[in-house]
Amino acid sequence: MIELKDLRYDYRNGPTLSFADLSASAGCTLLVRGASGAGKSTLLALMAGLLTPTAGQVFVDGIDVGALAPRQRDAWRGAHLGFVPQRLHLSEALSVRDNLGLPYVCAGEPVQPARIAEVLERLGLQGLAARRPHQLSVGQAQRVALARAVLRGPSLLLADEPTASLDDEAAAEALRLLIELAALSRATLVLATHDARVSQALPDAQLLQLNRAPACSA
Ligand SMILES: Nc1ncnc2c1ncn2[C@@H]1O[C@H](COP(=O)(O)OP(=O)(O)OP(=O)(O)O)[C@@H](O)[C@H]1O
Repeated sequence: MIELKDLRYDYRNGPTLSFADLSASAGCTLLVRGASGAGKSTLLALMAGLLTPTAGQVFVDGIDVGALAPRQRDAWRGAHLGFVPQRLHLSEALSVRDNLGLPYVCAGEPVQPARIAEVLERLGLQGLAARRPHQLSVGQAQRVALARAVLRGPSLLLADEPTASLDDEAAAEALRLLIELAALSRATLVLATHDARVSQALPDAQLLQLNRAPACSA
């Protein structure tokens, strides 16, 4: 379950972003829509505990994420969150397989090769495990980032513009996989997008429409 209450984020040298109150039940799909610059990525970063609200709260399954101390926040993120960011942040120095070991290393847990192999296979990536990210297509790299996000069975799966730079076929496949993998983890799925194809593909998703931030004098 996700709740936003009086949520606001002020960028030091940028706009003030205010978000409407929201309640989204566990396991639902939430579509965060809005024009470029409306604050979609900022909202996802607040939900992920990567930014701290200037005012108000983000509750995920009853936890006030912004109120957690940095160490608690890291632990919470490792245990509950899967994030497919807009820029995928795959390590170029590592193979696909080793990129998928990183979530375990970050959580201070032993890498689980069997789980990695299972997720690679589910995403049709088993033949690409030894490649480096620059040897992948855009769609394949997206799937590796999705694999990394779902490895540890998150209860909250965030995806920032998951269909950007994908053609229609790859975009449909990325959405299908996101929905399938979120359902497998019984995760709440939050998709930030300005891609009309996503809204069309998910007519039953709960909508959060963001308005463009007012112009800023900074
Ligand atoms: N680090 C920053 N410092 C100052 N302003 C910022 C910073 N990051 C983002 N902004 C501003 O905050 C607003 C919201 O940005 P955000 O990236 O959340 O929007 P978005 O809806 O995700 O946009 P897009 O669809 O283009 O990715 C924009 O006006 C942006 O310029």
